[in-house]
Amino acid sequence: GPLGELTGLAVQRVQVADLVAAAKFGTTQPIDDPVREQQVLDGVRAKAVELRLDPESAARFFRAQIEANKLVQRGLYTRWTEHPEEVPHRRPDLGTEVRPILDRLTTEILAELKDTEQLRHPTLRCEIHATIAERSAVVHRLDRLHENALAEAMRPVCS
Ligand SMILES: O=C(O)C(=O)C[C@]1(C(=O)O)C=C[C@@H](O)C=C1
Repeated sequence: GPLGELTGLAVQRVQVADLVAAAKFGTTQPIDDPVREQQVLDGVRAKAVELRLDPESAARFFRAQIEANKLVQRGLYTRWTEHPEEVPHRRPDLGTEVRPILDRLTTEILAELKDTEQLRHPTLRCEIHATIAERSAVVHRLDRLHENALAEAMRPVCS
């Protein structure tokens, strides 16, 4: 449906949270990084203006993406603390490896926000398409943690 691509990108973003968690777990780098969040949101507002999207609405959507990302990170920290054998063996580098993936997704998500602008109003039509898109996201075989995070990420889609 019309929100399928946007939802697919939100799925990818909650999946990249696994890499973020793997980069930080067992280091002193905290899950919450307010400076980075501000950078992400400032970048989003600037690119939204270029795309002639409402910057505050775009920032609201990305605040939900960030909250969803942190839900996954916290869930994985709990899982890995209880089951140390599940801790990933390789620690990816946050700055050179993981954040560039998030930055690419930011660009792609903004383009999809623009492409779906006409649909994304607080209407039943939008809610129906959001529900359809979330239900077809099951092909990504998300576990409960990532499914809950996706629901959080998609909450502001029909703004
Ligand atoms: O880049 C990080 O360090 C992340 O944890 C990712 C992310 C995000 O979703 O963009 C989430 C939480 C942090 O507070 C900052 C950014």
